Amino acid sequence: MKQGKILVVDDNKNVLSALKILLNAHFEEVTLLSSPTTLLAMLKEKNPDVVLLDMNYSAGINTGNEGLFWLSEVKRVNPDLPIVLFTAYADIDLAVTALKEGATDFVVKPWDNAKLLATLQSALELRLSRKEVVKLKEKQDVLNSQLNRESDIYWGESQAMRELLRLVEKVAKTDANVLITGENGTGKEVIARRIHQLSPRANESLVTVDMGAVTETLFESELFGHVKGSFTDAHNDRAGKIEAADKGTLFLDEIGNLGYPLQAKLLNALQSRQIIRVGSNKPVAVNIRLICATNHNLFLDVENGLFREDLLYRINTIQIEVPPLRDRKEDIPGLASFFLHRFAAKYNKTGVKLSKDAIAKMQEYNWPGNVRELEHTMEKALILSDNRVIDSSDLFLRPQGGSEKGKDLENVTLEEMERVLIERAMSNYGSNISAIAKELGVSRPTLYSKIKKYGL
Ligand SMILES: Nc1ncnc2c1ncn2[C@@H]1O[C@H](COP(=O)(O)OP(=O)(O)OP(=O)(O)O)[C@@H](O)[C@H]1O
Repeated sequence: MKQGKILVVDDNKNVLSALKILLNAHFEEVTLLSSPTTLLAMLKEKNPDVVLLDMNYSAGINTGNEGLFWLSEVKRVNPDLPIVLFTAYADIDLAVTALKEGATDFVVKPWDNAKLLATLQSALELRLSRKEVVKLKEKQDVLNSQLNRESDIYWGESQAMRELLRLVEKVAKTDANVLITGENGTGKEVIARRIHQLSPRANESLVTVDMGAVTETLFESELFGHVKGSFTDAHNDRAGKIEAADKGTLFLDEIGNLGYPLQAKLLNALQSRQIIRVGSNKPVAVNIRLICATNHNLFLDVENGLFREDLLYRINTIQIEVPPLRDRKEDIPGLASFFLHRFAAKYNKTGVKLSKDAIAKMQEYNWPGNVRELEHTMEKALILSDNRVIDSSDLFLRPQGGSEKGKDLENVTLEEMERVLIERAMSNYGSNISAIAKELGVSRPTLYSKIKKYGL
């Protein structure tokens, strides 16, 4: 399939008609313009992917200044649009000036068809990859603006969280690599977003990659991007997440899940500060700030040969350990009422309060799912309670005798285990039945019948 829109600007009618035949055979759309005076209007109308621009338009003048002028005009209105210059003779100084001014490449007349096509094709590839980066950035920015609001965080009263906030504020100002560790649901991602928000890169993208969700085969393409045809499904050029994070922050969540062979590839990119798209041989320089998170003890993983020591030292310039909720019980009442207010607004149930007994029970509970579990507990209690005061019986906290987490498996029936697994998934995903079913590897109807069976 032909792709790419080319706009040709040249005052020589013979050149235009020759190019019309040649380029039409290779590109999706070709527009010809015999004078640059309407060039800017034409950019708006046709939205081309590449402009092929002649350097001289006035008879007898071949300084190339007109071409340079129109080059700067196009750059002014569309800085990302690749422009290939067409010069009547090989004037190296002029070509160098044009490249400095932002031209992508130049072709000398009389031209060689194959060379001209190759030059336009690589300018088109550049355009498509820039578009891809912009698209990825836009997507991330929407996500960031939804998730980045200061009011989405409750820092807490505990000494541990106050110290953590101070550390976050200090670290955010620097470009240091940060490793955030802690159990599931403690708020590692929330903290990564806050660091980005407080950093000098806040106006650039925060790009998140969940390493737990990236399969080994997709890893390289997801992170480094690929060029068209580099593997069966590579139908187009695609920028990777590292490129999309250029000038911004790259957040690698669940870094401990990254397979050993892939760790070397990541390390290499971090050390050289450049990436090479799969199937390409052109390195692309990237400027990123790296934040990683994990619930693993990576030092232990290093000892057991599961994680590369050199990668660990590259990513953990600063380590932030987020304590589990059971170790900062003073934060529980504040967090609970923070979530209660949030959900009260969402479900139109303002004025609902927590009883003293409910708060006491929450402080006794050990919160294996940490803040995420507390958040879902509040949501569920608010939805299910018909009263203005939420009591301890409305919380449906899991029984803790020996705690399901560490319960001796030999004394547990299959049904008990099933119930615990469903409950655990429910505390992670709240009322999102599809996500719970996916996590447990069962269909939605099966899950519904089990929820009914266990009265969950
Ligand atoms: N300090 C906090 N203030 C408000 N909400 C919080 C806070 N900490 C965590 N949460 C909420 O708890 C949930 C889990 O947080 P987050 O995803 O950041 O945890 P995590 O440690 O990255 O979890 P995982 O390891 O499972 O990916 C999210 O919905 C988040 O909004």
